Amino acid sequence: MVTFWGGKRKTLVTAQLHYLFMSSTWILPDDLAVPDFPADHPGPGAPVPQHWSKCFGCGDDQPTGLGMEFTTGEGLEVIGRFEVAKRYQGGPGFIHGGILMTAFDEAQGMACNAALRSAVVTAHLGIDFARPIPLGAVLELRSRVEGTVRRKVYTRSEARIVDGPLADPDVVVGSSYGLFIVVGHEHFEKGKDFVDGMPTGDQDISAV
Ligand SMILES: CCCCCCCC(=O)SCCNC(=O)CCNC(=O)[C@H](O)C(C)(C)COP(=O)(O)OP(=O)(O)OC[C@H]1O[C@@H](n2cnc3c(N)ncnc32)[C@H](O)[C@@H]1OP(=O)(O)O
Repeated sequence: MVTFWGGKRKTLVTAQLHYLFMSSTWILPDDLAVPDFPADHPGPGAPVPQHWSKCFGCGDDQPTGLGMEFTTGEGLEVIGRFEVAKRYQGGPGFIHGGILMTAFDEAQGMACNAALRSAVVTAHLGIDFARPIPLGAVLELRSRVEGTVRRKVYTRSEARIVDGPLADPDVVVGSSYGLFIVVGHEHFEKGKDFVDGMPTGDQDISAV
């Protein structure tokens, strides 16, 4: 339809389509199963431990990483927070898009882990960048498992600036949908010769 019009008008139509499609459609499968609520769930506001101390997203022994910290939210939601450090700059003054993607990856992986108590890896991740996010902003990412099909775990997450520059907890500045796959310890066996660091606790499910 767009190429049929051509010329100046083509540019106009393309721009309008771009605007319409700013928020991606994520179609969930019909046979989605909602996971059972874990019997030992601590309730909202409990800290969710890092899964691996050297993880770039959540590890406390990874000085160049995001240092995300997580708590449980309502239901199966987990809430992750981090401050956009100056070293995460992309365009002048704003976060690099890949950093936001990393944060969404981590946040949705943690939601899988909290809901299923299983190790997962990311198979597919989609993002809508809705607003520029300034350096110094404190981002809150709320993430949840929407359901599972066999080993496939479908997740969703939204980010808001809750403190610092341009803070407005009512505005979604980015959102993400993901497909994670439940894996066994054999997945991480393949990396055992390359591990940097030692597991520091029971929560280090990704370390061998
Ligand atoms: C607490 C944890 C927080 C962690 C946060 C950070 C997470 C990460 O960043 S992990 C690092 C990035 N990801 C990776 O390195 C994964 C690399 N990929 C792989 O190892 C493999 O492709 C893996 C494990 C995902 C799937 O392989 P395998 O185990 O053989 O499963 P496979 O049989 O191919 O697929 C299982 C199902 O998933 C589907 N699937 C797999 N990949 C995809 C994909 N990219 N898109 C859509 N569907 C997919 C398959 O179609 C299949 O579906 P179905 O059940 O309907 O037949």
